[in-house]
Amino acid sequence: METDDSSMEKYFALLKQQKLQLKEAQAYKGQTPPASIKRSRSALQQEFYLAALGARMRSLSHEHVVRSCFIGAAYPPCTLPLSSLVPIHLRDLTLETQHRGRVLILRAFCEPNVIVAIQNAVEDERGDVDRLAIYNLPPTAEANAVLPQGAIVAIKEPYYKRTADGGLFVRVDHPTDFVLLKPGNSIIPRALAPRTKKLKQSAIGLKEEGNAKFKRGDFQVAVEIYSDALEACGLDAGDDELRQDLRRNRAAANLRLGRFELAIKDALASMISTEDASEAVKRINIKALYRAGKAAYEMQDFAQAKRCFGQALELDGAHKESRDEFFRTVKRISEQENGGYDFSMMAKSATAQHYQLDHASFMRRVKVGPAEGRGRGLFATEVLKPGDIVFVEKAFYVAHPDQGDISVLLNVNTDRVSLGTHSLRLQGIVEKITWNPTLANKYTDLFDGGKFGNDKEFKVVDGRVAVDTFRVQSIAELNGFGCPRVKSGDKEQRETEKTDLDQSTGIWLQASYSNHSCLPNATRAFIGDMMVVRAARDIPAGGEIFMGYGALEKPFAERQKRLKNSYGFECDCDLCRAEAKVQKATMDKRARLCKEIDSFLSANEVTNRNQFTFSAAKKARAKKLLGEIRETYPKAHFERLPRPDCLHINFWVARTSGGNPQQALGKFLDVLRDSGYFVSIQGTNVTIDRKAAIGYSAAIHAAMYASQCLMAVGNHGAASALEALGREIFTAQTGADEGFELEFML
Ligand SMILES: C[S@@+](CC[C@H](N)C(=O)[O-])C[C@H]1O[C@@H](n2cnc3c(N)ncnc32)[C@H](O)[C@@H]1O
Repeated sequence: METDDSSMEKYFALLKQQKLQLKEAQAYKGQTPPASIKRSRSALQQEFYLAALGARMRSLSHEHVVRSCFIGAAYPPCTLPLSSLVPIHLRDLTLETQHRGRVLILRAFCEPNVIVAIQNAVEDERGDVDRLAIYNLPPTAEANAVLPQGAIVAIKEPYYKRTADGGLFVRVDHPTDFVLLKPGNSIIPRALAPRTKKLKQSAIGLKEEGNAKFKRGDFQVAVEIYSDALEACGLDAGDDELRQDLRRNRAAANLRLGRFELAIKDALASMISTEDASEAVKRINIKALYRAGKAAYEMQDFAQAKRCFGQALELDGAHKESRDEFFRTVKRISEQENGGYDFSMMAKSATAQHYQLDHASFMRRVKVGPAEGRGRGLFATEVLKPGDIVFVEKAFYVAHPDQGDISVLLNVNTDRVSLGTHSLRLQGIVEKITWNPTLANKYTDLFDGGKFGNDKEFKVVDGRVAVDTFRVQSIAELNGFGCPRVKSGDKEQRETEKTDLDQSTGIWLQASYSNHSCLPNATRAFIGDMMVVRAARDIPAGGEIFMGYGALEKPFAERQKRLKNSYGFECDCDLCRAEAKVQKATMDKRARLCKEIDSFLSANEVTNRNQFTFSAAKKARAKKLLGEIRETYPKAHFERLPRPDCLHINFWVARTSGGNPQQALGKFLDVLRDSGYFVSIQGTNVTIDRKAAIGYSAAIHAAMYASQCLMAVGNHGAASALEALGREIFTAQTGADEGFELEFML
């Protein structure tokens, strides 16, 4: 589903090298490291001082760094509460081992740095020192908030490793294995506890402090302070009210942090019994319901959102915010049920600044079911015609290249190299599901490659979902989609998105259940973060929905290799089956011709101005190439199948040939045939067989030229059918027919 750059040999070499190092390192599994590779306190101080200096220099030069991130051998996250773990010390750690049931308590003693992970030098109660690296934190996490100098932290079930620079570190891959401890926590050994004891603050004082943090936008700290305040509340009657205030305020902070499920829980728990119907109580309850409604809306749980806003309106029908949200929610529910989108407006509303669109998913026409030999698949619940909406889905998560450092992810578990926004996507998903168990379980239901056992549910431990980041990454690799920054077909964007590094990547949960075919019966396009999937041909009720996982334009052997390497299966669609029957010598000939055609086309670009100016020799050469490449698609196997490698040279020949409209029409219909659209015209009657069609851009142009030829011979009925075909393919590629007139009709 994503585009992998084939010129990534150097990264695969790096992966190979890392795997070798991993193998070497694993030879030391279970051993204590030799003293010679342990770094002293002063060596670590110097190392972190220099790293901080380097980071400052880089930030001054605004240098854009591509980092490589190695995902090592998988191990599970800790699923035990902190209080049940037995302490361990740095000197007792053994290499390449996850210390199950144990916890390390450490104090950071340098300025932290960020190189893929947030790192710091740490000491334990025995005075031993080492390095700590925490991976997969959200892209917005600041080193100084996560692991500042002086921070005391608990590492649950620590994993100890040798590093490529010849040293050692405690490596945390699952962020929930890392706990920043509050001063006064009884788990902190005396030797690490700060000398000055903080005076116990009152719940009221803490509430005010939390409110001040909230106002400053420091929501994470506000949540922590409200939680402390809740712990500090007493048993007096007055404290009940305070508790409700604190939960309502914490709901507001959690809402800002994207911790929607916690926000809903707090907001609803802060409601005051409606027996007390005073005006003040009403206001408070409206506030709580409003917050719960907003959080439910963000989770796309529109039924719950509607209930919350509805209840707020029952308390005060004139409450404007609840009213606005209620009607907004009703619109979403209507989209969810009827798919009544205005795609043109949707396309106009998506911009680089505003790409998270306010729309609901429409999934009524599909359902997940068993797909023989392919695990699960998506199936149509009703008859679909070409161009019909199959489903429209809002993204679960999208990472854009301008949201942080882009990187090369080298995954030893899946043998996969991913370029660009993949590590941002991993971090973002981990953060999202850590705080939203329902969303976590929806995500983990996706296909993970089968290497993580059958226990699909993540556990909630110490208030967070214990997220297995290795599994999250494996799921993301198998189910992620590459997508444009703003919308499909955006010309400006096509200019800037030259490589995978410039591409956004995301997860669409329901779309992830669709299996692949090189002759997909559904096409996808993106408008902002909405995926719009349309039928490419007739699909019966109960028919499986197939999408193309990228690489459709690649030659057969390369396509198969990519599908095997990236997704672990061999495609057996009609096109692949036909290709498999072609003799090797013919395939070799095709590969050679493709190269010749590519260089001919790039040296002889056709425009509207020069299309009739090419020499007879050039035209003859193009015709010869076309004839030869056609021969590599034996009629016996490709009679009713597309001939993708003929398409571009055929289009060149059709555009440059001239001749009368009837002759030109035949040529453009032949281009459509290479794209898998078999068009027959009887008078004004047009029939189009799309059973094996692939909606390439050249097919839109060919349909529009064919339409013009038909207009020229006065066959208006057939002309409009061809124009409708051009519009259909354009709409499938871009999600909406917005812009079609501008590009093709004016
Ligand atoms: C995005 S998931 C699709 C949903 C998946 N079938 C499931 O059960 O959740 C991708 C995985 O589906 C399977 N798959 C997809 N298309 C296939 C095909 N044409 N033939 C066989 N397996 C396929 C492969 O295992 C692939 O890694």
